Amino acid sequence: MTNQGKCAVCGVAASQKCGGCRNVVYCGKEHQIIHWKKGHKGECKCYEVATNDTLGRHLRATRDIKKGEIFLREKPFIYGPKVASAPTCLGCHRTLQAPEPPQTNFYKCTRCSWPLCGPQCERSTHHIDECELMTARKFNAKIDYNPNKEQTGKKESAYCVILPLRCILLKNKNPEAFARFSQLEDHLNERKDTPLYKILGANLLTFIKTVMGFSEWSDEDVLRVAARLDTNAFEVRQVATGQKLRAIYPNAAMISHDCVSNARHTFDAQMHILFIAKQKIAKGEIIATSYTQPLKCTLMRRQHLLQTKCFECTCKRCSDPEELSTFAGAILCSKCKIGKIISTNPLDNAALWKCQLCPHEIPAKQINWGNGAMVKEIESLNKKSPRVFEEFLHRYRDTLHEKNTHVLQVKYALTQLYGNAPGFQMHEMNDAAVKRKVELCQELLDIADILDGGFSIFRGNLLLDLQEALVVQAKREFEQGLLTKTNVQEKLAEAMELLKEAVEIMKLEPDMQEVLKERTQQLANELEMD
Ligand SMILES: C[S@@+](CC[C@H](N)C(=O)[O-])C[C@H]1O[C@@H](n2cnc3c(N)ncnc32)[C@H](O)[C@@H]1O
Repeated sequence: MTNQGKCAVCGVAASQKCGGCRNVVYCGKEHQIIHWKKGHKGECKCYEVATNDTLGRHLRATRDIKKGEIFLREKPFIYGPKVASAPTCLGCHRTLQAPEPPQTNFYKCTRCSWPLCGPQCERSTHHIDECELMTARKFNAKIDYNPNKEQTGKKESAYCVILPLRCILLKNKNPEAFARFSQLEDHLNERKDTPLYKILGANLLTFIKTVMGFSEWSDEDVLRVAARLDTNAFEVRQVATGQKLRAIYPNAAMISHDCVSNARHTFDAQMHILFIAKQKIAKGEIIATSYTQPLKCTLMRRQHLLQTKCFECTCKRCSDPEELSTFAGAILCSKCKIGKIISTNPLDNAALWKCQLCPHEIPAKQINWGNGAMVKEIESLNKKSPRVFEEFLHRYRDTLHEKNTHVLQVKYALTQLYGNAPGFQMHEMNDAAVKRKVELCQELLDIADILDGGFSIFRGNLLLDLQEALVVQAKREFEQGLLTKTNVQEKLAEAMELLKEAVEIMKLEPDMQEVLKERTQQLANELEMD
């Protein structure tokens, strides 16, 4: 620990705090650089790993973290294709393109036959060790170009062995890294009897133990590698290619879940994970992200978390039958017509559901079935037609609470459809449709403030949509003589404020930069116009 108030290098009285951890001070830039190189780089963090009975290991803030601040940046420890993946180059991890005639198949590695971009990827550091082993074991991959499959985006399950193999190879290649990987939680006991692990058992065990020759590895240890990946890996969308991969980030893997999270992540072009504070996180507070979707109701979130991450969430939102007054799980009572039916114990997925006003009860099984049916129905809706989404809301207006999860999902879809769907581009929409878009965005922003507030992507998208609709609305109302020039300028300035906030929230999202730039330019032009 360095003396507060004294330069960490020379010990003279100093006040320039390190911007990262704010834990040490320097007399000047030079000594800050020296200290960084001497090892502060490894210890400069604004969080620590803590442990408790509910969460296991988790991260806690060691100083106040500002809203919007990037507080963790980490490079991937190991990565590879997802369990089922479209044909992917194992050297550079790009999705493989259709072969150019006269070729009829993908370029194949001359040694192990896995499809690659070309000869330049054969010696990639990612591929070389697995290639050498597969070649020595005379294994030949059999993934061929199939125009029908590529057109339908069909995934190959053969890729499920690659990332586990890369982890297993670490044991000899880099024992220290393997030891670090082995410290991650796995939940193998909970996973091993699931149908997925039964299939994995058949495929992965045969590949690793028999085909690759790791016969000294026990079945448990091989499956534990897969289980560690399932518990801790992040899905990464590569910025340059859009390709989705799986990667382990050991520090980020310590971040626990909360259904109302104070942090979220994104990735940069070098595949670093960046964690951003969605809200101010006070010193000592648990840093939490969401492993599931905030718009899902408690029953659906808890089932999803149990299935994928093997724990029963008991957070504040999950413990509240009213879901922080949003009633995201509630349905309307068919008996008294005015009460809301909610769970009698949200921490027990099998608990009875009851009307808040009359004695009407519904078993959890039926609520579950209803949720499943709604999800299927929404999936089947024509994604290009706002009308069918509005019809859904109308159809269930007496069944689902106005903030029920399915209603929220459909309303969110409508905010995206109005302004983008064929026949519903902003300039094509009538005034009523523009007004509807404004109202939906405002309603969902209120929900976001409770369930997914601050610097969330959900809020960023809603702010962008809202500002776009407000600009169109203001211009039309001015043209119709409903607004004075001053009024319209005020409205445009209001839209600019929303846009500025969206830009701040989305500034690290590479896909959004063009749209944000365009919108800002457009709105600045409107504001300048007389
Ligand atoms: C990515 S790991 C997080 C680090 C982990 N706690 C550890 O000690 O290695 C995910 C696991 O952490 C635990 N976890 C995270 N958030 C939790 C929560 N809100 N309630 C209970 N367990 C949680 C679960 O066991 C989950 O499968």
